[in-house]
Amino acid sequence: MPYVHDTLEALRKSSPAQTEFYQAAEEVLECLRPLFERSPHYLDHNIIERIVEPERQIMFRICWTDDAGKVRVNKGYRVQFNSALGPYKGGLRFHPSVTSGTIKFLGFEQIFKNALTGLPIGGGKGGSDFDPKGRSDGEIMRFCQAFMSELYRHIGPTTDVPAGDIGVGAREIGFLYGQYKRLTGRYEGVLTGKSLNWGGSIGRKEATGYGAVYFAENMLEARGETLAGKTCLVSGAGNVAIYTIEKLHELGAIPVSCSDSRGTLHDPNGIDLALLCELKEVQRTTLEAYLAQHPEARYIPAGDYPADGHAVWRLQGDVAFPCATQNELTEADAETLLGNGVTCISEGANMPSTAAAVDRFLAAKIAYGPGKAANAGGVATSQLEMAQNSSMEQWPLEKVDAKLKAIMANIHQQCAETAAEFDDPTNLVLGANIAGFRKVADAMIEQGVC
Ligand SMILES: NC(=O)C1=CN([C@@H]2O[C@H](COP(=O)(O)OP(=O)(O)OC[C@H]3O[C@@H](n4cnc5c(N)ncnc54)[C@H](O)[C@@H]3O)[C@@H](O)[C@H]2O)C=CC1
Ligand SMILES: O=C(O)CCC(=O)C(=O)O
Repeated sequence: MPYVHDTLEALRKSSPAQTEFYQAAEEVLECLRPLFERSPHYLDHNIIERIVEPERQIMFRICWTDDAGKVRVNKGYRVQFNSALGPYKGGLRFHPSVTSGTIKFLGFEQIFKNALTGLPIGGGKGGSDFDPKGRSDGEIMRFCQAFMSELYRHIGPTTDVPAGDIGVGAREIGFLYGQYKRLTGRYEGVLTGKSLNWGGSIGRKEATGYGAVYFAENMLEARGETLAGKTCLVSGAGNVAIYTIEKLHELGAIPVSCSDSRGTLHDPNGIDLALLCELKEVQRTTLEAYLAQHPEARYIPAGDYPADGHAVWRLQGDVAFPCATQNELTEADAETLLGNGVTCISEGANMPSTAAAVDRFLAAKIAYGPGKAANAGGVATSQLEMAQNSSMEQWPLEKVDAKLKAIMANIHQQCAETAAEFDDPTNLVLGANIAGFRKVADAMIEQGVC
């Protein structure tokens, strides 16, 4: 199909260094080929070229002062990708690896993820190459204030509502919110993931991890299985990984691993969650410290990982939850997982599997839930936070969790039904991309050329 080929070629030429964005765009556009054959009007409206181009990209300088009095400079980004379905919505990532291409890939994925939730939210993402590791609370606060000093003029509760992502949790959202309030004088739902004390939603911090587990349950249920008793491999040790592990314990599964950028922890008895939270959320230290209380566990430093992949995927398990970062699961990892009998993968992270790894999972016809479907529980609950803010209500946990469960089940159903409609019933990647795209594209057509 020339349109898909031409658009990808144009992207490759116009954004040669944005390899992650290209990877995300290629997956979506390749999945759309059968849709364009059946519904060529999407091509007549040139949705394909319009949807890969962000509506707006903001890049800015962030100057702040460290504890030693030295002035530091970082780059800041906000990509407002697509507002056909609602205000731009998506997190902020603070990590030294962040480039404009990283934020563009995340913003692009967010369009389809947000569409799948069925809620009125468009796609956006932002962040900075700032490295929070080893910084004091004072430095984090000054950085967040400097970041918001530019961002505040581009966001608002009905225009663009950022939230957290890697390196941005409750502490950072608090500092960002304080600065927004100071600059605008407005107390409004401009950020989500806020503290429960002042406008946050019960259940938001747990939502991405819980949602990824609910999605795994939905996939397994469709195959007549459950999570109970299954050994689960989890990567990451941040917000998404921690609440994935918590929900797995609750459902009688055995989460046996977690990881950070320095190493992987394997505890065959099941990860001690209280200790993990103490190490990562309070002490903010390495996973190796876990061994002092659990000598039966094993720590694999990143320097000892296999050259072609990640130690966490070489462990024995039944179900895998990649919850750290993009492209953390390679083709060789996928082969190992399949060889070890893994039958279900639910992605808590965004695009954690390389394109070749995804191809392996699809060819094996295992239950594979791509990030844009499986981790949509976080942004969905953010929208529930927006709804509570605008009605000045606070809903109980039971209400939020029931809605989250229903949203995840609905996303699974849409993906499965769309995959079946396009004659590839186990391919939830195809289902997610077509189902998400159709909603956004239909809205774009109805709203005219704008
Ligand atoms: N927080 C949220 O609500 C949502 C997060 N996600 C995705 O989930 C993933 C994890 O995000 P969070 O848990 O929120 O972040 P976090 O900052 O709380 O934790 C990230 C974890 O991943 C590890 N990590 C980060 N970069 C790494 C690298 N290059 N190599 C190895 N490990 C690395 C960190 O050490 C940390 O343990 C990301 O892909 C994020 O985009 C997706 C949907 C919503
Ligand atoms: O809660 C949100 O608005 C965004 C969450 C997020 O960044 C994501 O879904 O990747």
